[in-house]
Amino acid sequence: MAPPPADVADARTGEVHVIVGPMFAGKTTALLRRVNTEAGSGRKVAMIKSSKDNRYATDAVVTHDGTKFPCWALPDLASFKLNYGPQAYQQLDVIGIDEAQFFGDLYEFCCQAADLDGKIIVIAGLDGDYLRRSFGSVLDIIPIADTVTKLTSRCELCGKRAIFTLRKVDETQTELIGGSDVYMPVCRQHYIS
Ligand SMILES: Nc1ncnc2c1ncn2[C@@H]1O[C@H](COP(=O)(O)OP(=O)(O)O)[C@@H](O)[C@H]1O
Ligand SMILES: Cc1cn([C@H]2C[C@H](O)[C@@H](COP(=O)(O)O)O2)c(=O)[nH]c1=O
Repeated sequence: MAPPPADVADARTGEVHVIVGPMFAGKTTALLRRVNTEAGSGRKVAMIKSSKDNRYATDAVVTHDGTKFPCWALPDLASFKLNYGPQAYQQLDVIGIDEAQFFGDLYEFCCQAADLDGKIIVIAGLDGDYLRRSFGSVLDIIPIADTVTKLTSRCELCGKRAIFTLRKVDETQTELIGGSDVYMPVCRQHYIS
């Protein structure tokens, strides 16, 4: 059998991995673990987070318990290639994206980066907002994902498995940056009661 043409043989196959769940479920922790493992295997990695969320740092993804990873804080994903540099982008193997619910162009970026550019994309984000409605474009990327992992936290009121994020303040806008001052993880029973 004839070997495949050189451009096909050289093409890297991209992947999309999605980590969702409520706040405090360990999504960022899992994202950093995955990206650190990839970097440890010699792959070139870059991390992106939304510039909307500057709670702990502007230049790093930070977990709720303080683990950090340097990142690009951007208003959208389309600006990543330009900011990072098109040549440096070509060398990249793995792109981590945190707070994915804040990126309106998530689907377009993943299609381009994984399907056409051969990148491994690892995404962490909220699948639902405080009203349990689909949040941003996170659920739109499930059909193009290789894997989907839904993590849970512990209900702050009873210690059972928490699958939802409860907002503790009266503000009603969908996007409201905050941590344990504004939100808590809860089980179904304590969400509805
Ligand atoms: N109110 C809280 N409820 C649960 N976990 C918390 C809380 N505050 C801090 N944590 C810590 O946050 C860790 C998860 O952090 P992180 O990976 O940033 O979660 P996520 O990205 O899902 O919000 C937990 O393992 C726990 O140690
Ligand atoms: C539920 C909910 C959350 N947010 C914000 C609050 C935080 O800034 C991030 C989530 O961060 P985490 O890494 O998952 O802990 O999203 C929001 O804007 N609206 C919501 O309904």
